[in-house]
Amino acid sequence: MRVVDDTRESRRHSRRLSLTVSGRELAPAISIRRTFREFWPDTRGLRRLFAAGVVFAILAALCEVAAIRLFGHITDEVLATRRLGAFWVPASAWLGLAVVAGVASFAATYVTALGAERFLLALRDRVYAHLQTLAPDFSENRRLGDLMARLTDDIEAIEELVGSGLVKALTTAASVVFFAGAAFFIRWDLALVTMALVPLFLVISKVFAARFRTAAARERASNGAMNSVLEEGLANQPLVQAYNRQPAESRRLHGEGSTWLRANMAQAWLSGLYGPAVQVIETVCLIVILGFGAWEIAAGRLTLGGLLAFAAYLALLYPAVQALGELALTVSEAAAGSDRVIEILRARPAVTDAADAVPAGRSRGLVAFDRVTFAYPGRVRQALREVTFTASPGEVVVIAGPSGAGKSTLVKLLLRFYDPDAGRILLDGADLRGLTRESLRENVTVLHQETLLFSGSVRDNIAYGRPGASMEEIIRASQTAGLHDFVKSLPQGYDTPVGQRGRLLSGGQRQRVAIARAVLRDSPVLVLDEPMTGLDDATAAQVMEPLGRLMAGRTTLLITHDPRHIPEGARVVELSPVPRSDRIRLKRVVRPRPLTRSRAT
Ligand SMILES: Nc1ncnc2c1ncn2[C@@H]1O[C@H](COP(=O)(O)OP(=O)(O)OP(=O)(O)O)[C@@H](O)[C@H]1O
Repeated sequence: MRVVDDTRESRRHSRRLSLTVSGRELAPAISIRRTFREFWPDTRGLRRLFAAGVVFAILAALCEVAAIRLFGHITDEVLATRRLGAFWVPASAWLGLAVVAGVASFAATYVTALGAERFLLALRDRVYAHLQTLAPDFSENRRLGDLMARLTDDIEAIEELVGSGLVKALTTAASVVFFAGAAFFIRWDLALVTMALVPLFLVISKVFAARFRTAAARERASNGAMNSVLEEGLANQPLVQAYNRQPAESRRLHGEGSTWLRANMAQAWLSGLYGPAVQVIETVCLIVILGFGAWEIAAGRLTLGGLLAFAAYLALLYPAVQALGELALTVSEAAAGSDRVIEILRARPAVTDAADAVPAGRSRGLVAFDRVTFAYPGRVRQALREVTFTASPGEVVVIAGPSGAGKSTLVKLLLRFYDPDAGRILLDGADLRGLTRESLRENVTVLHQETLLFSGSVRDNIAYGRPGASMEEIIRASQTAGLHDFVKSLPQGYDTPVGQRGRLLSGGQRQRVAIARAVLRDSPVLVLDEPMTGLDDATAAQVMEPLGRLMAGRTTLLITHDPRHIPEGARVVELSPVPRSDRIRLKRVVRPRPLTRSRAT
């Protein structure tokens, strides 16, 4: 009896194949208790479903027990005695039991799957929502494949322990008790003899489980390696073709593919062997039962129907015992998975809203950095030291400086992904630490160095700046960004898909979509992080004009190290990298000084 359908297992398997499994870092095993303590609360609201799953599955098992009993009865009272008249009542009862068992089994599968899927949905939402509260650096410092595995496979592994896994364990244990009890009821001495063979099943599943695990790990690792070769080769196709490296790349893929083939064959060898090995043991058990049974029948202690029913109980009992043995695998997977998910849930955001934080409202756009010093968590070297400058409403301030001087870090602090270790940042004279992060970020729009687009349409990507914006507003923003004429020439206009990460658009077009998005967002403070990166001079000149319209009337921090893109009359704040030898003095308290303009280290 299975209460969890195979499709979920195969789905999980195929998802594993599609992930770079070499990215799954090993986690130390943790106790089942810790997994339950952390994730049992997530079953709130679903426990009734799981309990119903257990009840229905037990009902189905009881029906099976009774049906086998009827089968024995028919053998003794109808087949052995050749009295056809005695057939109809037990046969009808058997049919009735089969219907009840079928309905109960369906209900058990359905409600358990419903509980399991809802659990997955809720837990995935919870972990993802938590991930969104962490600074982007948390995800950027980790391998994407590994994080995805945590949000998919690991969460499923946890569900298979605390949700459907628990249902399976309880119903399998109940089935073992029922089938063994029924066998004992027929002939306790025969049952004792055959029970002695049960450990054989446990031993064989243990021996195979260890080998299966090693083979599966090899298969996943080689699959990960093959996926990386594919991913790299496809992503770098222009380079591969321009350098005539196609044969070398094909050879690389073939090499990894061959390793994968060998790993799969090792798994096939084990699966192929496992079935017959179990079958041999089952045959041994059956022969033992028949031998003892014949002796008992000869002695008049057992009927033929009793012997057949006995054999049928054992035929159901052994797979149930095996399934109990295999549960150990589920437990170890869930323990490892839960450790990795707990690691995400335990990560605290570097910054949270203060209890008395107030909304910023719409600011005038007065931004001030006051002796701001900062080092990334866990780093001894400071990224910024005592940076002081002011940007007045509507003013353009150029943040210049060599690579590594801390220009992007400054933006992260302005958005409050982190707080300064010393000094303060002010918006309209209010310390950012006293404002809610959401309201602060409403006031600041960043145009990132790499234009970030989603795979929706042009309209979706512009409207991302202000969900709910009308089509007229989108078109107006698009006109300001100098994008409208181009969009009109597209086959589906504003509904044209931009491709993954906007790859169907040119660099300049992507940049204009981002400008239109920023125009629509209409925030008083604008940060342009190297807005001309990757654009040739002609395209940069074309983008400059709509950028100018976007900057008009807003406080703009323009990050650039290209003097050609510094607007005339703009004030320049030059950052210089903090020397490597200088050690950080963490959390040094700096008494605020009166602000001086245009001063920075
Ligand atoms: N997430 C991070 N964790 C730890 N250190 C970081 C992180 N991001 C940046 N740094 C370090 O902080 C310093 C400043 O980096 P930042 O990216 O702000 O420089 P930048 O001036 O923007 O450089 P570029 O012009 O090359 O983009 C560098 O030494 C960098 O190595």
